[in-house]
Amino acid sequence: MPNLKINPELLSERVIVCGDPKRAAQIAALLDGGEPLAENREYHSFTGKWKGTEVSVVSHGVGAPGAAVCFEELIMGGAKQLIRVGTAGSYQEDVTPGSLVISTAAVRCDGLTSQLVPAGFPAAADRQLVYALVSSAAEREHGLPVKEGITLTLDAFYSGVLEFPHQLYKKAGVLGAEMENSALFVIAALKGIRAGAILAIDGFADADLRAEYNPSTDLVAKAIEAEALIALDAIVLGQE
Ligand SMILES: O=P(O)(O)O[C@H]1O[C@H](CO)[C@@H](O)[C@H]1O
Ligand SMILES: O=c1cc[nH]c(=O)[nH]1
Repeated sequence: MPNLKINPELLSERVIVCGDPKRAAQIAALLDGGEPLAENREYHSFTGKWKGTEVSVVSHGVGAPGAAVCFEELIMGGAKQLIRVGTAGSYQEDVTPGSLVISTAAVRCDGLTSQLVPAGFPAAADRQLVYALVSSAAEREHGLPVKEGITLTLDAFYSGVLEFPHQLYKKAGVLGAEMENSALFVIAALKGIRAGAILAIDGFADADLRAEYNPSTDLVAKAIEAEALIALDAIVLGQE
């Protein structure tokens, strides 16, 4: 794989993906016999077993274009199921920091997917993986609130002089915003593989609700730990 530098023979068909290379290492540490596969740019890869099933873990960095390179190369290498274990900013008062969101679909406010498919093409998660994530979340005793619904993917983490219509999406019931799900769902649909995503809420993306942004709290760390375990259970369930 030109950018990931993984030997495809060592890659599992089931892959957990996440933005942060440190999070990938943290998830890989949960696996039985978890071992590094490769490390190039923002792409840090590991493989091992979860409950007897082979699972790989790969970081994709921040933003849809770089993440798309990761998703495409994983699929070229034989990946058939991808679950993103990410973070997101909430749009809704009742989706509080430290809670979990399972994305059923992503609003395509990114630039990357507009270069792949026409405007009306949906970015939808695989229903079997959504079901696997929802049931795995219900079975684990993590004590965190979990919601499923539509999320939004955008490119700009910090604003410029233009107003992004956060308020409209909030009114439309979108649960939160992050930066890679639309690329994941569209690429998975184009290549005929399954993809899903679970997100730990690390603050509010909406200007009305946003206090000072600090994703490095114990609350967020606990949610990330829980979503990693849920995603590992789900990726094993998703194959059945
Ligand atoms: O926590 P990860 O998986 O990186 O996801 C979110 O965090 C990053 C921004 O801080 C973006 O990549 C966004 O999608
Ligand atoms: O893209 C992101 C990710 C986490 N939190 C946010 O507010 N935005």
